[in-house]
Amino acid sequence: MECVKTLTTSRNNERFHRQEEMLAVIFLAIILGINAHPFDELHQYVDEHVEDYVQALREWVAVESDSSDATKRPDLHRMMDMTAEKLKNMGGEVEMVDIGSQELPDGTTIPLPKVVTAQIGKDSNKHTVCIYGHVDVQPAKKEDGWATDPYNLTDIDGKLYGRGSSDNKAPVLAWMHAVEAYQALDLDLPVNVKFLIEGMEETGSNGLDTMIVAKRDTFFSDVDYIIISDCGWLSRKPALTYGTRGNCYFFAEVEGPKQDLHSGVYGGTVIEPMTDLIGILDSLISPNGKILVPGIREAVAPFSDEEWKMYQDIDFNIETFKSKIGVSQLMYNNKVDLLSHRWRHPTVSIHGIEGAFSASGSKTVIPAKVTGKFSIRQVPDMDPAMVKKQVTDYLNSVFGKRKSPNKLKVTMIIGAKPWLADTKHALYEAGRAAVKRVFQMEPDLIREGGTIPIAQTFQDVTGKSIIMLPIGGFDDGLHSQNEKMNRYNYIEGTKLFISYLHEVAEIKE
Ligand SMILES: NCC(=O)N[C@@H](Cc1c[nH]cn1)C(=O)O
Ligand SMILES: [Zn+2]
Ligand SMILES: [Zn+2]
Repeated sequence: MECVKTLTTSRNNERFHRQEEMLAVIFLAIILGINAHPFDELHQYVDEHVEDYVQALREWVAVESDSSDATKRPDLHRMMDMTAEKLKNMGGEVEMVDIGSQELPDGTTIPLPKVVTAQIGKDSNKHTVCIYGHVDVQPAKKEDGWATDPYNLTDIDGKLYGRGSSDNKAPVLAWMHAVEAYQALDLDLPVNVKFLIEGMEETGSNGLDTMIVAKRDTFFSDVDYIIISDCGWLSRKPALTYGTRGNCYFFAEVEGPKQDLHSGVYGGTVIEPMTDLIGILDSLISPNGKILVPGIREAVAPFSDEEWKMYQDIDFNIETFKSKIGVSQLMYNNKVDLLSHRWRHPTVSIHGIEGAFSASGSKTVIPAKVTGKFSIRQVPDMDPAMVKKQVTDYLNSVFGKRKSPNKLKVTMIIGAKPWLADTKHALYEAGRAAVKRVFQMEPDLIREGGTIPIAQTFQDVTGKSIIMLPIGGFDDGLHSQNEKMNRYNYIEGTKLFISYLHEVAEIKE
């Protein structure tokens, strides 16, 4: 009897252990099932389509979508059509939003390029991300000193040279290719994806603010997060960007005689507009970079110890930076000063003088009317409306002291706000995880000296959090001669976006 009891107990124990084992297996399967994401298949798909991606970029770079040149407006419209077409081919619900027209300096108006919006996926159980980018470019001419035709994408040693290749055509395409990879492999998209692609970013995103306000309760109503990939890494290491500077862009027009004058015949008798203009431009900033407009420096948010430490911890080589841009001396010699003046202090840049003689040769003329163009990159807590007043008042006062009979007119043509994000937000944690998976390293947390004019408006109007997830290289030459996108950044960047979509889906909010 005792023996039968022992046998039954041991059978029960065995059954219990087997059940326990099965439960463990099921539990493990569930865990693996949830976490198993086919990254390998997706990455392999990307690797198999590299040449298609390069060809797509070639076709986009071939379009001279320069938003600053009204004569190129037909190309810009075509670029927006191509963007819409690509999103339609991906099954997107596409809209081309009319954002009105633009007044040119001569008083005529031309239509603004339509903004392309698209929606892919509408599952209310998933997060929805909105990818913002632009497909307009800065001007470029071969004569500016390009080694290759700026509108013919040219591959030299894995570097894809062409205007707009890095800013911002390849990153926009990489996002589209990331979504396409999920679709091609018949994999469920981890999040709903919306696209908002514009064609006026390089000239201050004219018309976009109004459109965002108008679409706050429609297009943006279900958007959880906004992602922007319109900036670059700081070094060879991937980065997540949490701030951009704003930009206030000014025209200072000085008008004198009714027409240009012979400098031999009239020189010494007239007060020259160009002399006045150079004088007032020179009053904006000292040779060592101190902004002289009263009130500007006082408005800059204090630099905290925590921030100082963050900058100190960033891996950044000043000598590499110097050699990349070809200068022997910088404004600052230590890393923290240099990075902070690049990212979180304002600066004045003088860009050009319209009406001045600038061709080769030696024309001896006194220009009758000249317009100086300069901008002030601004930072928290500066405010564009305040900067406009400070600069206008200051230049009028400096000009007044010259007692010149010429006329000065100061206008601010762009007033783009700076943007700053909370790096503790889950979007940044997701960014870290995606970077680690694709690049096996921690990303740098950086700010950007350039401007995404619409970033802060997105944040203010929609109340949604934004992350900037760059894939451009540190030496891409944005806005400059020989702009390029590395094949490596373009392709691994596409994989990063694939991973990021997965990581965002995991955010519990
Ligand atoms: N890639 C972003 C970029 O280059 N943005 C422009 C936007 C701008 C600012 N003022 C006029 N355009 C930039 O110059 O930072
Ligand atoms: Zn850009
Ligand atoms: Zn740009």
